[in-house]
Amino acid sequence: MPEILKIGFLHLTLVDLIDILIVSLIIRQLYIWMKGTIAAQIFLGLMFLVLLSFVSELVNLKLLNWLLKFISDVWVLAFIILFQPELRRLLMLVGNNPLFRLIFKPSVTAVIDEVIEAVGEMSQKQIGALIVIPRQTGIRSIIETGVPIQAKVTKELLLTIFFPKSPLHDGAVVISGDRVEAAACTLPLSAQSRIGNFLLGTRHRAALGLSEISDAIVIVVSEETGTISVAEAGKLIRGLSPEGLRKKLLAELQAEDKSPKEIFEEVSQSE
Ligand SMILES: Nc1ncnc2c1ncn2[C@@H]1O[C@H](COP(=O)(O)OP(=O)(O)OP(=O)(O)O)[C@@H](O)[C@H]1O
Repeated sequence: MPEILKIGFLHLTLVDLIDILIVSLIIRQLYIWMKGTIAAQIFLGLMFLVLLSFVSELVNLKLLNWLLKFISDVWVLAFIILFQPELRRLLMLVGNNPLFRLIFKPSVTAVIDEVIEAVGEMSQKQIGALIVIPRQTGIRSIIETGVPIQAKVTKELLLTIFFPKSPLHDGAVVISGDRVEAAACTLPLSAQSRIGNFLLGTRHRAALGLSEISDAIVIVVSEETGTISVAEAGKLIRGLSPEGLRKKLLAELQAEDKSPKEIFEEVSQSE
């Protein structure tokens, strides 16, 4: 590759320039996302160390180079440990990128459509149902109380599970992404036994109970009345229409698609 720039010991080829341009763009974008947050200060410190160690390697300052390498290794590890939840969400965000989603990920709306159709039909036919959509809070211990399913969410699958004669109809279904993770799961019961004049049965108390200890959204269809309710953040919203439920789910689940900057801002606020 022919050299296009030569300054002292620096011999740059076109590939080197493209390389530098790509790395600069990545660093710039990361910095824009983190600007104004504590993560940005740590990131800048890390970049400074990387730059210093690059220069010291170039001019062959062995001891300084060893020291800087050691410090920057520890710094990278500390950065990963400190910002592990945010980095995980950033990676999920990459996965949520429309281009990426087009290739790998089903849209949230496709899953919501299947759920709404099933819930609408169960409401009409007065088939009792309990559907959990977890968000950030892990609910592995709840999933483990049920029967693993690991199948794509479809209206037919949900109707089959909650069909009253099905061995899996008792308990809750947990949905994760576009999969039904498990059925017949046991949820923790809320201590509340009534909301105003409405006496809560165990299905509604179970929905409310999980929403009190996690950020999951729990959909309930009453077997007695066909009423559709949603439990979220310790509150039960009753009497939703399927369309109302769709709007609620879209608002809640699409709001998950935060920008990287918002994720890092959340970190700063929690510090
Ligand atoms: N802890 C629990 N976890 C998951 N599901 C539960 C739990 N407790 C009860 N259920 C489900 O709720 C059903 C009983 O509903 P129950 O009639 O007591 O409640 P409800 O709130 O009045 O509901 P509905 O309006 O459908 O009658 C059980 O058969 C079971 O499927």
